[in-house]
Amino acid sequence: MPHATTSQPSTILEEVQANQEVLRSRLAGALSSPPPNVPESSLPSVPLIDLAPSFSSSLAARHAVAAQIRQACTTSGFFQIANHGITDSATTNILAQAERFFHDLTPAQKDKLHIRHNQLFRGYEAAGDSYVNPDDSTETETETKEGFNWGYEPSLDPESTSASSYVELDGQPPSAPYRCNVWPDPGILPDFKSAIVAYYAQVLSLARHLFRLFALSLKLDETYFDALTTHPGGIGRLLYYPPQSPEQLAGKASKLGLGAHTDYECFTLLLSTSHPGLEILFPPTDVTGDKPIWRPCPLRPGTLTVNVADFLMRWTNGLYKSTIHRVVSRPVVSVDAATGQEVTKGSEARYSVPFFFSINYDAEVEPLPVEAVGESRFVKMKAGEYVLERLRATV
Ligand SMILES: O=C(O)CCC(=O)C(=O)O
Ligand SMILES: [Fe+2]
Repeated sequence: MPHATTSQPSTILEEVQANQEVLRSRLAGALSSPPPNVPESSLPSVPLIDLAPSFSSSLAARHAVAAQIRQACTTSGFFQIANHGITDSATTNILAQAERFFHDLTPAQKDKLHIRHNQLFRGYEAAGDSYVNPDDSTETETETKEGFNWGYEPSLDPESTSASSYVELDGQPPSAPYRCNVWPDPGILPDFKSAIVAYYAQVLSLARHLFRLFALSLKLDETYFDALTTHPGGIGRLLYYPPQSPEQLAGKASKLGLGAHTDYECFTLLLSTSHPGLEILFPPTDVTGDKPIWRPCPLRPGTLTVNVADFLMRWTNGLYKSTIHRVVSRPVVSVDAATGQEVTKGSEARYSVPFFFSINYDAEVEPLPVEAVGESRFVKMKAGEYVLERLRATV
């Protein structure tokens, strides 16, 4: 990552460009399959962390979970969490409403909610409307994903207090026209907003809980980040990766759902259906001949996937890794029991609900203590300015 010396917007732009260079060089050297004779067990993977002890009143139990988080964050920055406390009904309902949104609304109804009507990327995106990896916008193949985006509102946050005044990515109040969240007509999707509201309240609370564990994992006071998450950034997204028929996949090992990227905020909490597609570019190790390697993210029903994002990576001075990932559709090859012949089927649909958690967008971010992360190499900036510049590079 670059050494920036001022907090002028041009410096953020330079940093965004430098980030893109890192992405390019990582992708250029990446392995798409393991080197010969390397056993599966020695390849990098995503650890599963049981969060149950982190809700205990025992500080030692919370420290033990924090130690596992530190281990994951200093290696690949990805981990999965079980017993996270989000209810099954909240996860089932939001995934069901995602399916209804993408299938039941007509193109005209979706278009009324299109992000081009909104200054803060709220609303619906069709396939090809945005490229999470700006380099992909010059390719002839578009990302297959469709999306629906919304952001934090005090009314969606059960812990919001009147003392905490939320500002948007650009430091301005949220309420002006064309900047607010947009929702489908309740006459068409009556249970949509309530499913979002229920899930969002729970994922927000879980994110604040995780931030306390991140604080412990960095040997900081457990409440270190609390004052910075009173009116946090929290962009939620519904994503739909349509199934691809064998014909659509013909001649290709994969079709791009969402380009290779790192996330921008502090960390992401990802809920998805149990369909494959998410792939992680694990950082180089001895086993891979010092090359980054693409590996599928494990499918563990009932878990959420957590990954460190760029702002936390910069804030921890590079100690916690923000790792490149993408979503691709691949053909499913199986062997027909009767004939013994290989049968190639298309890919199945995937739905996911990422939640991108940031500290308060208007917080002046001080470097973390030297004892925790060393002398910071990064320029100070507000979380909102940074995320906005990264989003602007994608459309
Ligand atoms: O859909 C997924 O599984 C991953 C989504 C993702 O990486 C993102 O939206 O940043
Ligand atoms: Fe992502």
